[in-house]
Amino acid sequence: MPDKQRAGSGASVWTIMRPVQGQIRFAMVLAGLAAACALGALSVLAWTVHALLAEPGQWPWLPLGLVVVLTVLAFVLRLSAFNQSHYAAFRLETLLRTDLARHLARVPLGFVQQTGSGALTKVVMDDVKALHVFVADSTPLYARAYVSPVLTFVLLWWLDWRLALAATAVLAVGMAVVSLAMRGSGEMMQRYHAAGEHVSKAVVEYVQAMPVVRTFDIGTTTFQRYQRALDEFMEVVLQWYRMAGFSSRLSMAILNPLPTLAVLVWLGGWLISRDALDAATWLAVLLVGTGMAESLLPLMSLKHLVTKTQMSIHRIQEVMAEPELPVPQEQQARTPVDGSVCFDQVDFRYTSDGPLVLQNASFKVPQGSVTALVGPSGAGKTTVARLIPRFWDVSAGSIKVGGVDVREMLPDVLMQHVAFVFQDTFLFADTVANNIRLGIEGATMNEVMAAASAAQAHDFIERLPQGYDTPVGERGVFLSGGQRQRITIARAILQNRPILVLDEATAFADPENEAALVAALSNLMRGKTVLMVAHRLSTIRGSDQILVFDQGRLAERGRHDALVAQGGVYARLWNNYEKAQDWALLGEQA
Ligand SMILES: Nc1ncnc2c1ncn2[C@@H]1O[C@H](COP(=O)(O)OP(=O)(O)OP(=O)(O)O)[C@@H](O)[C@H]1O
Repeated sequence: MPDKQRAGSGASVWTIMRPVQGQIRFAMVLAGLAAACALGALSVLAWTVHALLAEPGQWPWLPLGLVVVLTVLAFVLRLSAFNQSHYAAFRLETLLRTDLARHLARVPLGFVQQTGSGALTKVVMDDVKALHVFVADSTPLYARAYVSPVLTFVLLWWLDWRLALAATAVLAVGMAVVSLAMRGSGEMMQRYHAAGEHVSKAVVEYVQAMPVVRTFDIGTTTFQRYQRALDEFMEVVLQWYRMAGFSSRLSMAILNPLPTLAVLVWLGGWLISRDALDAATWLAVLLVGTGMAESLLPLMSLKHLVTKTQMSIHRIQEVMAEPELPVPQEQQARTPVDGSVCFDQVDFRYTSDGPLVLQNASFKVPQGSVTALVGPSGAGKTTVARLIPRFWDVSAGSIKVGGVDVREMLPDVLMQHVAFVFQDTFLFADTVANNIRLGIEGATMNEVMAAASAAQAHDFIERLPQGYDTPVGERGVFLSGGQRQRITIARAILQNRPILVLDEATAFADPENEAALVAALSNLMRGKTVLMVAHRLSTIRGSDQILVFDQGRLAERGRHDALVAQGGVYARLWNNYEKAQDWALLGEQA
């Protein structure tokens, strides 16, 4: 955690709770009152004993009744405090999750993609949960840990200032020793949590990469990384345990009632022997004063909890601090006038200090035409495709859809005009039909089926156990890559948006699937403005325009034949492609 964060962290715990501050304060007041009542019960108990001693045959009904009332009140107040803090925690949890979800819907999609779903899920689920636990359980304890010792001290002072000072002195020495023993524990806690995170990341990587791991490196490299993270964690845990164990045993030894009791007994006895104290006051001091040490103990465990919660808050705030994509005012927003796409002197870098990934890219895709983006790996093709839906905003220049800068239209208007079919298809844990009609809730079953037929998906969907009502995704049926792709194509066909951005699928091993996919794509592309990132050059020979990217620059543009004749980058790519086809053929003949 950066120093800046650590310095301001005390404040940040309370800042993030601002929406439920009132309720938390109320819970803390109730907890403080509960502590006061508990203390009051002890004082009245002393009074009761005193009255009993003064008149042994008489039951002091009034003080006895008061003890019962105060004890019950303390109990009820403490319960209500926890009730309130739990309500506040649930409200805060819901508010934070809603805010995070809303914010994630407005930050650049690129941030979501780059951060990764695992890390974002952890923030939205685990870190918000950690905050819930803190608010629910710790805020009332906080109030008690501060109110009890202070009130006890005031009461003791009122009873006898000498004994009050003696009890406080014992505690002050105890606290000083404990603080000395706990020096550096904050840093140790941070190391402990950092090592814990390291292990969870290594586990996620190990599990997620299992198919690759088992095929390529027999698991050794990734496993070693996992093992190293575990060893490091173990080392930190042992160190932390030794340190925390020692300091917690020490605080229990010192902050327990016995040392205070011993001092109060000795000093009280001595004062009584000199007639400087009466027995009833001494008794009251003994009853009240011994609890003072114990009431400080929660402060120690709360310190650990605060450190842990601060780390969660830091991660939540990091996500919330990601700037949202600027969106125009509704009155000033504009609407595309046709289905064209235009890049005007676009520069783009992923990070403010990173290299230019696109430089001065200018091109126009007229309505209803097909444009293919080709170029060597890393040339910037996918980046061009992802800038259109504003995964990120350009660093310089502009991108126009239908003659309007994408930054000047409302996000849903942009979405209504552009459909995307990317390689990493995502299906929701819902039925096949609902996956197809995603975003168009009103679509009838006939429309869904027509879209599926055009996407060459109808036949295999019909063969699924419950046809269109078969659940897919998590705990649903397993679909092949080609089948999943065709479902997303059916979705795009149903959406019927004028502009289509395609990241062409890399070869699917099964030729039958590939033929179906090509047919599905050509149905999807009919009549649309198409921008297609092409990996297999065979599919783009008929394109109206081929844009050849090389190292972030638009190196060549034109139709297939002209580009081949030109003898430049495209001609080289084409030659290589043809050679590869020949090798494949030779391989098949052998
Ligand atoms: N999220 C990212 N953050 C930083 N740099 C990135 C990111 N994505 C891509 N790049 C870089 O931008 C450059 C262009 O990448 P891009 O994916 O657009 O190339 P491409 O032409 O689509 O490549 P391929 O054909 O291999 O998919 C590359 O140098 C790549 O390393």
